[in-house]
Amino acid sequence: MNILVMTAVEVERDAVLRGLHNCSSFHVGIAGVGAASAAARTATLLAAAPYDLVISAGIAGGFAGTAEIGSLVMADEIIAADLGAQSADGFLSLDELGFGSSRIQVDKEWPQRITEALQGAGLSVHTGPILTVSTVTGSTATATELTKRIPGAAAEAMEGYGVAIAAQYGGVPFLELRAISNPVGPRDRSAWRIQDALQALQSASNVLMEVLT
Ligand SMILES: O=C(O)c1cccc(C(=O)CC[C@H]2O[C@@H](n3cnc4c(=O)[nH]cnc43)[C@H](O)[C@@H]2O)c1
Repeated sequence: MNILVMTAVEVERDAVLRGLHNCSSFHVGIAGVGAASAAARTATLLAAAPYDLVISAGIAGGFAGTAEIGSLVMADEIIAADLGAQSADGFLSLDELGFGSSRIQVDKEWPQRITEALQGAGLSVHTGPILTVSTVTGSTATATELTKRIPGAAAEAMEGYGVAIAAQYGGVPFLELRAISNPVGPRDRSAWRIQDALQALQSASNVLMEVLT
């Protein structure tokens, strides 16, 4: 099995590579920050070599009470949460505008198997929707608006929807797995626990290697 893992930045890629122990079944690519760069770079790599599975992986913000710092979130749905239009009656998604869908369902089989293996390895993992945003949420009001609009939202990051769109167009199954570095809410950069999240990402990558090879 050939697996493409896309991380936004180098520190995430290095954490994934440490967990994978140079396993030759995996290629780890840099997506860049944001869905547009992630889609373009994922599509480029998919055009250059055949892959059986694409994984968007990295750190993320976790929604309070659902995904705590240092825990993992496996997406059952990837949602472009700010792709749409504002209106007097609130946010309108692509679906409501009639321009396709902001939501991409993830195939059930792999997430379930990987989640069970992560739990078996003693890691804390939650399954739920992972939001893709263009702007990191920085207030309680926006966090509350997102959880009202998207019940069950577990985490937010900036690349998953782009990676998933590229994989979908390429006909390749995809997953999103995130390690939580900070709470979604009022901006407090000093509260980000990036090292804890990178350690969780490394441990999770080791489990990915065991499950997928
Ligand atoms: O501190 C900042 O001003 C800032 C602005 C934009 C991005 C960052 C990052 O460090 C994000 C890098 C990377 O991490 C993911 N991430 C992590 N936490 C969150 C979050 O709460 N909301 C959205 N994305 C998050 C994201 O996928 C980025 O690629 C810092």
